Amino acid sequence: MTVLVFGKTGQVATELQAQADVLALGRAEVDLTDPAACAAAIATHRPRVVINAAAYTAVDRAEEDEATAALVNGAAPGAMARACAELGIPLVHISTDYVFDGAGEAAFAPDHPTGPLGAYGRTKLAGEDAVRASGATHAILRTSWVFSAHGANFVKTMLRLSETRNELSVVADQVGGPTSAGAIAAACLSIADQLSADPGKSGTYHFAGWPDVSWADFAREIFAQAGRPVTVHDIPASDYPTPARRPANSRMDCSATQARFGIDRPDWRTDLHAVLRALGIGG
Ligand SMILES: NC(=O)C1=CN([C@@H]2O[C@H](COP(=O)(O)OP(=O)(O)OC[C@H]3O[C@@H](n4cnc5c(N)ncnc54)[C@H](OP(=O)(O)O)[C@@H]3O)[C@@H](O)[C@H]2O)C=CC1
Ligand SMILES: Cc1cn([C@H]2C[C@H](O)[C@@H](COP(=O)(O)OP(=O)(O)O[C@H]3O[C@@H](C)C(=O)[C@@H](O)[C@H]3O)O2)c(=O)[nH]c1=O
Ligand SMILES: [Mg+2]
Repeated sequence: MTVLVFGKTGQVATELQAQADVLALGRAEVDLTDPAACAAAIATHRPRVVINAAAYTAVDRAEEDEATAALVNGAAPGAMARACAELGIPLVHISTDYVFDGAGEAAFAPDHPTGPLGAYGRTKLAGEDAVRASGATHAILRTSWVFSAHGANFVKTMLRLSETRNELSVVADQVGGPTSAGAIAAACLSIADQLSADPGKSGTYHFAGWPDVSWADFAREIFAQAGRPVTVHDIPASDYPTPARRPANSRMDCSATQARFGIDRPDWRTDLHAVLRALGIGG
């Protein structure tokens, strides 16, 4: 009886494979644009638990390719969840802060009304709704601002830019919790075990690194830890136009995750040290 992971090359999928003995299915094995193939893989492998760590995560590209994003982020998790419900297998599904509209300054509780601002958030919300409707034992874990030594993320973008720039303008009016992929993988594995033991823990939960910061402050800490002499200038999001609108407030209330599963918000500054070390950068 194994742990089946959708996703193989992604940030969280890579960490899941490093931390546990899992069967990871990449795009070559199962393409999430084919939801029936997701259900068939679950029926074939009959795992102890399923973790969905695959998604269409290109936020700006999703604006012009919402049909593909809707299949991967919406229909595929729905098909996975219905297969899990039929076979009595618990499902851990990862979602995002981008399901919220980003209004206000208070941390969003898991049951706060959603209101995605763009195609990525809309399609991720469709996936959540399909999982909740499936009848499967499930945990939807919303996380935010994922970084790791692998794959594409803000930390690696900042490090790349620092090779040619000593000044950067970074958005300062979007605030959230950077979260390491390693911490998310550990949380998913713990939640998977706890959900198997107690299906009553089914629900929607938040998990984000602490403390909440702006992208500009996140960039400053990256350069400080990496020993890169880059000056970061605060700018409003309106000075950094992108195809997709992003939430100004991505703060998430993670207290239910601590109360229900005993999992604390990880200090992202500590995890950043580890990621930089893994990249051979900084002290
Ligand atoms: N990245 C972030 O900042 C955040 C991510 N999340 C969520 O966390 C989860 C994990 O994200 P993360 O690890 O960063 O993801 P990545 O962007 O690092 O990786 C995405 C993974 O999904 C796979 N994938 C995409 N499309 C398909 C497809 N059609 N068929 C099969 N596989 C596909 C990719 O495979 P391939 O390499 O072949 O393209 C890749 O393995 C996702 O649910 C995401 O929405 C939540 C908040 C923030
Ligand atoms: C490169 C760069 C970005 N920015 C801004 C743009 C944006 O507001 C912010 C972050 O840019 P990114 O493209 O890394 O962010 P983005 O891809 O939107 O990150 C999101 O990805 C999805 C998958 C999620 O689920 C979210 O939690 C979040 O992590 O930084 C600058 O201000 N200056 C810069 O030089
Ligand atoms: Mg991005």
